[in-house]
Amino acid sequence: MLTIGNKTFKSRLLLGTGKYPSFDIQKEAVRVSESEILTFAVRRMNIFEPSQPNFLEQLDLSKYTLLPNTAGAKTAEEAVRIAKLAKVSGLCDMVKVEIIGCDRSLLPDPVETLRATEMLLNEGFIVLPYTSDDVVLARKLCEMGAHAIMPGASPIGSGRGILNPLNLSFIIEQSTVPVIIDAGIGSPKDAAYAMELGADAVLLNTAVSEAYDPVKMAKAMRLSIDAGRLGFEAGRMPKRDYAVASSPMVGLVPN
Ligand SMILES: CC(=O)[C@@H](O)[C@H](O)COP(=O)(O)O
Repeated sequence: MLTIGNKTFKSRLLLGTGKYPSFDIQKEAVRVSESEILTFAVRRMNIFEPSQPNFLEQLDLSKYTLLPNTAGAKTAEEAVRIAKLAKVSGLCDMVKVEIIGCDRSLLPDPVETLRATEMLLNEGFIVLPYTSDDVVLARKLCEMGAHAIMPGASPIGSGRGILNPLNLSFIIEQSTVPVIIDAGIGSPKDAAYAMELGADAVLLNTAVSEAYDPVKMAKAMRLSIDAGRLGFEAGRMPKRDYAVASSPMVGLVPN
């Protein structure tokens, strides 16, 4: 089970809700993913515009935990304002802090992320900051009381997979809260790798929404996350420099 704050989930796949070819495909992809947490950009969702189409209307909201994110914010103050908007709309008291510090790489601003996390924790939110794979920053977010940390695998929407497995494994090793690998996952192999590193969960969007068949890819991601988690729990064999015969040598008939 995955526990974030006071909530517990069976699924370790968090799904983003942007860029799907249609609401119907999105709904089916969400269903087969078996994801229980859906994230969306508050600024891109028409939550206060009843006349505008809205993906949330397509869902049985009793089945999902919504994780609003603060995409579009450039400062801690903007992120807090967006989080409060989501809260007053009654959507959720959980928030993913997403403060972009570089328009080209879409990498997060570490200083503003740290500030926003502190401010939102003081306001009583369940806070999940999206961060770079910086080991020290991740530790500081943890110590501050973030309810989960979300280091990126690679830039958002790049599909380049896990660029720095060593940093991610340091983050995972030292974290006292769930580590959710977020952004840049391109294929089921990347998702399984994240879980084999010991991540608690994976958040992804583009790999599914931009797949040729998003529904099939959503299922593939679910299966790979389950497989990666099982592999992690099972404990992999040691890597060796030299071959070792697979058949036992004991009791071998002499030549
Ligand atoms: C939807 C969301 O929150 C994204 O900002 C997230 O980081 C996913 O990134 P990918 O689209 O690269 O999976």
